[in-house]
Amino acid sequence: MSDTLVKICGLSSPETLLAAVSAGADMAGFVFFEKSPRHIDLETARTLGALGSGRIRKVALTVDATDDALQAVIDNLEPDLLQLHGRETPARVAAVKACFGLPVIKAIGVATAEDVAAAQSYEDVADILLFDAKPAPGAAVPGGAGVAFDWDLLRNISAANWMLSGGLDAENVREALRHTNAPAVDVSSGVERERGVKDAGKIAKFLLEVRVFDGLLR
Ligand SMILES: O=C(O)c1ccccc1N[C@@H]1O[C@H](COP(=O)(O)O)[C@@H](O)[C@H]1O
Repeated sequence: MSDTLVKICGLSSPETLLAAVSAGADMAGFVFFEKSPRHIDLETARTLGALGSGRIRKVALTVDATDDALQAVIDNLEPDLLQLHGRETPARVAAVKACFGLPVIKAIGVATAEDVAAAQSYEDVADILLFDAKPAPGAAVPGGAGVAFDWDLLRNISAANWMLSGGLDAENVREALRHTNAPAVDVSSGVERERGVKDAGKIAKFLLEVRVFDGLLR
């Protein structure tokens, strides 16, 4: 079994991007959603994109973005993957893939078994399914809230490529991996010292816990 793939999401400074690289993260996520405390503008995207190139796989996270907005993000960040974290339909995911030629991670909000079952309609169009806690109705930001969901709901997922997210941190990630056997994890709030501010020490600790799990159980 190969090592758990780790994505650190919501990076917004050179220091914390390099902390993720040094800690051995596989993917770095950058948020393009103005209501998020982790939102970065296109100029910052260009700087961080250049810094991350060749060091880590870059993921551009957007929420129901238009083609024009996606193109601007791609031109500046030069991501390796797109993460669609809104209400994009399977048809929209397929259209984004066809238009931009990049692999797509589709976030699925989970609160019930029906939410997990509904994810099957994305299996043929998304490259990776990302299971996250379903945002509260009317939430201004549909993710990055540090909220976990019932991991038991993932018992029967059929997708081959998927990631677990939602409320993960260094304290619970080994338990989450034991419980779900997820091939990949994604974390944002759990490696922050305050909302929107990443912490290099917490990033390193998170990676250490995952690699201990890999060494013991994978
Ligand atoms: O991080 C954000 O601000 C964000 C904004 C809009 C959509 C998704 C966002 N983050 C993603 O949410 C999950 C869970 O994050 P957390 O660890 O529970 O804080 C993760 O996939 C982030 O990529």
